[in-house]
Amino acid sequence: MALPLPSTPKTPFTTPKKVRSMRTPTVAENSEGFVAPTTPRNLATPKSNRAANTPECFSTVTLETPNSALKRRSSKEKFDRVSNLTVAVRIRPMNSRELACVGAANVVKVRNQELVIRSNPLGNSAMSLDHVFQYDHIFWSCDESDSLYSSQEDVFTTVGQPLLNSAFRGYNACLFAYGQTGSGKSFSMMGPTTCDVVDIDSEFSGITPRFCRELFERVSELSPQSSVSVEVSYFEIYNEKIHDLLAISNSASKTPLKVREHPEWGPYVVDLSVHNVKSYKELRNWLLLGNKNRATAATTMNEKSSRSHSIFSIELCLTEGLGENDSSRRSKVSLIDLAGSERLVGSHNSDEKIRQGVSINKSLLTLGKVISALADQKKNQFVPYRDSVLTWLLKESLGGNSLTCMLATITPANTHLDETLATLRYACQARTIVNRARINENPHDRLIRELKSEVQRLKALKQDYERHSLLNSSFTQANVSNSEELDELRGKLQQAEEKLLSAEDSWKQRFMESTKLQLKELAESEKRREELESKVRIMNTVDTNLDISLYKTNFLEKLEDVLTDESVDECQNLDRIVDYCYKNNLLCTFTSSTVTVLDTGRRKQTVVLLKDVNKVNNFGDIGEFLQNLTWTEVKKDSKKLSKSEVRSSINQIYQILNSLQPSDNDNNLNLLFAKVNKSLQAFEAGLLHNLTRCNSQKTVSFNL
Ligand SMILES: Nc1ncnc2c1ncn2[C@@H]1O[C@H](COP(=O)(O)OP(=O)(O)OP(=O)(O)O)[C@@H](O)[C@H]1O
Repeated sequence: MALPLPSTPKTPFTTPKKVRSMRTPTVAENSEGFVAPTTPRNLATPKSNRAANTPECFSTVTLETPNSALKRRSSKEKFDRVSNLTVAVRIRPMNSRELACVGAANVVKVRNQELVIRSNPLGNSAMSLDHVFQYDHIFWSCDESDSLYSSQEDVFTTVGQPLLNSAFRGYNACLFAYGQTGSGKSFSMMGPTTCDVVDIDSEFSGITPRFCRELFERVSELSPQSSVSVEVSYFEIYNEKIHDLLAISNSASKTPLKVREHPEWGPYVVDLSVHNVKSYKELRNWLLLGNKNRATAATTMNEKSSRSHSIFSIELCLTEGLGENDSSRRSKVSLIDLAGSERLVGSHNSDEKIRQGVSINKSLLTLGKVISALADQKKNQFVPYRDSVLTWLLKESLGGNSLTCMLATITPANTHLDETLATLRYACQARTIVNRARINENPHDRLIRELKSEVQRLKALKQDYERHSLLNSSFTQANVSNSEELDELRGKLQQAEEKLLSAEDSWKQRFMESTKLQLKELAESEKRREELESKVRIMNTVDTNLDISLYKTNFLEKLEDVLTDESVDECQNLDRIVDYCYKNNLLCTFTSSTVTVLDTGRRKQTVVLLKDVNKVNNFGDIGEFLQNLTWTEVKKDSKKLSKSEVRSSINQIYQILNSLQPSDNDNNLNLLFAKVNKSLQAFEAGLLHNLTRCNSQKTVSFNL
């Protein structure tokens, strides 16, 4: 369980700092010179006492200065909470591979409120260096038997629960795990993996399932009048492409998605599937599906798991009770498992990496640049959020409207010392980022909440003056001479009343402005809805009218109908007509009810009903019967087409269909439909010709 936070130290910290160890081992020290941590779990470093000094040993690490962080809070009024990124570090146990290395040693220890890394650059133990780092929380998870061991539950209670509390109050929240491959990010965020299945149900389940479980526990405790909506989405970013892990259709899960930015709500993934969930059971199913999709994709591409970022998001909309003080709040929580950070080390020797043909994770590199830019205290420093998909999507979580926590994961093994130091420096830098979070609520609700508190304040002020005034009036009766003081009090009371009145006016004005703003937003969203509806209409038209495969299927079905129609077979005289036509160089086609005979030489045709054909008795002359029918001129457009002409018509149709864009407006579509129709007519004429020519063998072959 989490221990109480240590009291605020008096001396400023230096993070990290270099200490040349004098090697005076204590009794409890082990063979590597390291003692078991004696510091309480979940150590907290009070932010107001953070390091002000630039570290001596790592010139590349820029540390925050608390004063400048305070300076950046000048626009406090607009924000409900201005706070630094919370940074926690978790140390996992050494694995069998690390233990099997020659000279394997644990180089991490926790001392007081600090994380100490002992490096031995020259291989001389007497010359070892202690690198000291400080964070908001340190989780020692190396040895379960250790009394200071931090379990999955401890980690969730310390870093997950505060974010859940914040989400219920209407703040956006974000928790991301950062660290080298195999350092325990997925274990901490989701749970252990056995045979490609992530365990989200046992005591080892990670922050995400615990967060979701507790979210619904809290929802069940809300008053019956409350209304709650929970929506989840889950996607991964691999090679700068976004894939929906909860897409229901197969094609949707394969299509990479795009990022757009909403002026108010910030960046979002377009067309990402979002699922409304009513219980933890439902949510759990989505989580399992997403994890399964991620695992499946990972096995098809070996390295993928360590190089993709997965983002699980929960959107919570909450209206508690129906009382007049209740308002609606909305919050978005992102729980992120980042790619293995050792790729980032490549940033220092990127040429070499490129030479080796290793593609460096752009999102992770940009994350480094974004953190550096945010940590840099210079004003108007450009922050390259848009340089990568991940940082663009994390824009609000890094320096924006969100309460954010970074969980850095490390291994204590000396074999990974460089990676571990890189992670810790990175985490140190992230600690300097200041976020400005707002309660996400309806502007009307916010205004009403603010106004009510202002009214309370002014009422209290007025009452205060009235009380004073009363006291003074009784005093005045006794001391009439003190009229000057009485006048002064009356003046103050009048001023308070005037202030109250003018405040009321300004509230009314603000209320009007807010209403206007809302109406404007409503109109904009209505316009957007119409645009979307029109797009959907066009897409539907494209689906029903222009799907060539559908057309082909219909067409072939019709063709088959004609060739296999049972009623055609039932017509006894049909074979005699076909025979007659064949011998006399006439063309004939038939449907289930009619026969059309075409005399191409005379350009004339006749149509006869099958039931009439059947009236001709077995001995009647079929030729005479046909010649006695009414023959009409053949229309010009039923001209014969060669096979290549037919093919060319088909090609035209394909080309037209391929040129279609979802953004085509109705006029464009009509034009394209007209072209398609024309080509189809030509195609039909050709088909008619070919069908007629071949029907004596009852086969039609078309090379579509
Ligand atoms: N705190 C811990 N306690 C016990 N085992 C752990 C702990 N953290 C990680 N492990 C184990 O270490 C191994 C690697 O952990 P995990 O898969 O979480 O690493 P990762 O950082 O997510 O790696 P990748 O970047 O490749 O996805 C797993 O077998 C996991 O069970």
